[in-house]
Amino acid sequence: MTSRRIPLIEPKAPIAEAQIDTLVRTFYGRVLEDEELGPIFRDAVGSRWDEHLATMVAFWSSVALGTGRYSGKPHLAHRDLGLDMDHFGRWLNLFEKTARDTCPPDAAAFFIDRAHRIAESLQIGLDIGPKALRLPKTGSA
Ligand code: HEM
Repeated sequence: MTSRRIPLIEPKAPIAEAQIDTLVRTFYGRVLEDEELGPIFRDAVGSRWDEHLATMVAFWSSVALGTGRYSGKPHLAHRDLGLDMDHFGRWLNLFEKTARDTCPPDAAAFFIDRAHRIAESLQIGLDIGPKALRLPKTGSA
């Protein structure tokens, strides 16, 4: 059987925590200014904004450095937000731009690679768009 692998992109040097902090703060600052994404975050997060930023720094620290500081359930957090493919496209565009603006090229490529993989997984899990997993029908075929 032929295996189909999409090689993981890795940074040349370990990512610094300060790098993650800058990326997360700059990204969510821009998210709040985005006319489509801003209202979604304002409605869902409200006054818990500092907590959200801390959660997102912990999340990316776990992804980039394997620190295990994040132990939440991203699928549950996004389930009731009414998200569609356009939201994901917009989020990813903004994230890519911010990663390129704030990180060296190899670190930006790493963050962008992981963001895309996680966005795919979220869309499959949330049944959004053509990426949604086509599960076998239950019962008699
Ligand atoms: C359509 C694009 C997206 C939108 C509009 C969105 C929106 C949100 C919102 C509003 C929250 C806060 C939920 C709350 O605290 O009540 C949240 C949490 C979170 N998001 Fe997203 N998100 C998107 C895509 C992504 C992607 C692509 C990732 C990962 C790369 C991600 C990772 C997370 C994580 C880890 C949390 C924290 C969940 C927790 O509290 O444990 N999101 N998102």
